[in-house]
Amino acid sequence: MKFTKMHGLGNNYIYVNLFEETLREEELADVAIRVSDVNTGIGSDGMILIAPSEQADFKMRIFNQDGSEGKNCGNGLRCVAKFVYERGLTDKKIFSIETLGGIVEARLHLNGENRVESITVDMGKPRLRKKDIPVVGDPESEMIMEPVEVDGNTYRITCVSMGNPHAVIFVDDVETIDVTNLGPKLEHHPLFPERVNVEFIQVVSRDEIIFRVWERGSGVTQACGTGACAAVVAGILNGKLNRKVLVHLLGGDLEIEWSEENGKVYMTGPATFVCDGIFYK
Ligand SMILES: N[C@@H](CCC[C@H](N)C(=O)O)C(=O)O
Repeated sequence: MKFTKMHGLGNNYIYVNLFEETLREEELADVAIRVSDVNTGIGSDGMILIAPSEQADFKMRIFNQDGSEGKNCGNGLRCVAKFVYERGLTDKKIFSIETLGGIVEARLHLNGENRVESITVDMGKPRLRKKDIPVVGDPESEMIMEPVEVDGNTYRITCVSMGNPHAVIFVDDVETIDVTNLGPKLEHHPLFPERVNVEFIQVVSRDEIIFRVWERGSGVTQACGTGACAAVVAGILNGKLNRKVLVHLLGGDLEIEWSEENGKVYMTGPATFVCDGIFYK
């Protein structure tokens, strides 16, 4: 199977171009697990498929390291956008990408050599109702700073869906949080029937946050694009942030804006090619 490894701020996936390659539906989860293995595979946070779409210019499917299918991936969308343009699948500079979480629009920022330097993705409107995340409880209500107990400690959680589910927790100092211990306990908490991505956020100012993540199905990663969007939305809902925020992730920075005019979230950041290769299935 031909593959390309790419990363968005260190959040790295094995990309398979289904315009050229064929994978059977029943092998997708297994191939995702095997390519992700750092010892016996290639090593990655998961696998992303770039495919034709009937409703948009392209379709992206994301599989986490554990083989589960995610509904959206912010860093993956920027990488897909760079891939389709630089590998000649399109010459459009603005195009749509279908995900399981909805259709988004990517806008390329090119440098003088026609290379994609960064990408802005219109991630659509955040969803806040419990039934849309999903979170157990009154389906029409929102989960804003609700107390949740883990190991005798109480965490105030705000939940946001960016097509995929996020639980955002504001902390005084992210360095003191044991993400590896707390992350999986919240990911598998009975409140979240489809599990959840967990973000720990330190507010530096109304325009700047520090971000750490435990991703559903992949664990600690260097960055999470949908998580950064969810964190900024949660910060604004709780009166902590302005509409445009610089997010410092382990792998670098993203600019996130939640537009007051149209209610959509815009994510801007880079995408990077690592290598091409052949994986022996
Ligand atoms: N890394 C991603 C999100 C990937 C999917 C997520 N783990 C899920 O299961 O929802 C991003 O950049 O958004």
